[in-house]
Amino acid sequence: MTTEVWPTAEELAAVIAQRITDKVAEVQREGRTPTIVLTGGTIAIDAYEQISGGDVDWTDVDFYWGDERFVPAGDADRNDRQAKDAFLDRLGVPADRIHAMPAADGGLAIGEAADRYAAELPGEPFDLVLLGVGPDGHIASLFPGHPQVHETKRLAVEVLDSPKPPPERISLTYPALRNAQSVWLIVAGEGKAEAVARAHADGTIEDTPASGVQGLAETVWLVDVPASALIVRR
Ligand SMILES: O=C1O[C@H](COP(=O)(O)O)[C@@H](O)[C@H](O)[C@H]1O
Repeated sequence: MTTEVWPTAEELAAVIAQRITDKVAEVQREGRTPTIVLTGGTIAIDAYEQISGGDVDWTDVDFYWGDERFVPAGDADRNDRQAKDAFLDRLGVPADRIHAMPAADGGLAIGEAADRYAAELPGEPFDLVLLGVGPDGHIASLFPGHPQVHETKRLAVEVLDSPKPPPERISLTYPALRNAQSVWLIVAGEGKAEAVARAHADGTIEDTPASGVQGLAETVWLVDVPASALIVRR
């Protein structure tokens, strides 16, 4: 695990945007179609807005999500809608490359929707999983003290009582999130400092779900100074 600290959230967002572009370029140079799991959250959206294109083919990237709010398609609360608005539409990513989680108005009960999404995931490891971290240490929609952190078989699960609204969500589980070459945890702001510090020290998946995900090749924390403030002092 490595941790890189950037002075401000603005600089961090710019770095994340460039790193995503570089990752896509790297995988495409290998002759493969990149598979990227997107996250929601403040710093992620700021980063997506700064992705400017670069020397890559954005029409040949498969995008998935680590979690989604189970609300109707197009709802402003949905992580897919926010990512589309921030960069996917602007860069011309075709609809068949956007693997959104089912929506609440899609005709499936939430548990069926989670299973349907699990069946849509690629068999090979993802190239990149991006994860925001909540002030409570949650990643995707795996929340402290919630049973989903102990899921070992299903790749996607329903969450009916998220402590952060909206209550109904779908989340990838650890078995899915860990099946990635690169996992990058992206975090900004002093409100996340306690969670970041726990994940770097004695945190468990019970109290700090962010401590429980590692990539097959790398696990990188990209944080700003306020979010990193408690790492070394504990
Ligand atoms: O609800 C969610 O929150 C987290 C973190 O969001 P933030 O605004 O505190 O940065 C995000 O990672 C997750 O995808 C999202 O559904």
